[in-house]
Amino acid sequence: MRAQQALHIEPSHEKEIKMSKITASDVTKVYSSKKSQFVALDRVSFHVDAHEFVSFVGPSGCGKSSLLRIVAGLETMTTGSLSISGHEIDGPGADRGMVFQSYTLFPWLSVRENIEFGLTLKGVPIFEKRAISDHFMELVGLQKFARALPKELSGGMKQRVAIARALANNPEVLLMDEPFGALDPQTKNSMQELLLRIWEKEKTTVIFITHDIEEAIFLSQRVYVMQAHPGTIRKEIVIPAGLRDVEDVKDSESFLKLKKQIISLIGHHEE
Ligand SMILES: Nc1ncnc2c1ncn2[C@@H]1O[C@H](COP(=O)(O)OP(=O)(O)OP(=O)(O)O)[C@@H](O)[C@H]1O
Repeated sequence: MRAQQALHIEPSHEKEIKMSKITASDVTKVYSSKKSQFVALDRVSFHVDAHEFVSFVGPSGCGKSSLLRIVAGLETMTTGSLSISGHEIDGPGADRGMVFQSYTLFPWLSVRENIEFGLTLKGVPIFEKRAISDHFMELVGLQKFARALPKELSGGMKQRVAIARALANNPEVLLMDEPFGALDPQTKNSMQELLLRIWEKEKTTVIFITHDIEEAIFLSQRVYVMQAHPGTIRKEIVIPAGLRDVEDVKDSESFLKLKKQIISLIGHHEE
């Protein structure tokens, strides 16, 4: 059987949109120590529909990472409920792929081996793994670096490998925690464009954490604006479809208006 047949990698326009959906109701997170208790998240409710790109933006300490770690199953919530496609989240799972700000590649593995890592763990046959890693290396433009080690790559390239690795496992949802936070502005811009192209092609559902308001507006269909002490959702902002269809979108009137609105919701002007 040919690799392509075994894999069922279909042209993107024919790929079925998954009906994955995240629903969070009154999620509260209290960090407790012997001496004190700290409410990091206070009754946070939100939803993410299949194929949606949703960002959470807010000041440092508003609980963005805590929330994402709870969705990832890496952290438990204190009270509340959280489900993916109707199933309660009770730990990490292959249905969620993660990309963090810090580069989390295995330094001793090549680009290809990093991308194939989860597939290797699952015992996916080699020809199938190769076809999957070829597909995702091409998607992120790293075909020529298949054998390179992470130390030979720039920050942007490392994050492209991390995205490819997360997607290679075919997750229902991609969870991204400030993935471009450590990149220089130019690389950050090109990574944002790349991520949008991938999102449109792969029909991925994305939850994206950032403190960069422009980034959230540029990438998302909806933005949840959070506030701190305790971490709550202040407002949900729907980004109009077609916002990006103009040249120099980040300087457009509609874009700047949204940016101003979010800055005033957050209540400070440091972004
Ligand atoms: N393991 C922990 N134990 C105690 N407090 C914690 C723990 N993790 C996070 N916190 C606290 O919870 C609050 C929310 O932290 P979190 O990292 O989720 O916020 P954030 O919005 O992602 O911040 P940043 O943008 O600075 O990364 C912070 O005040 C933080 O100090």
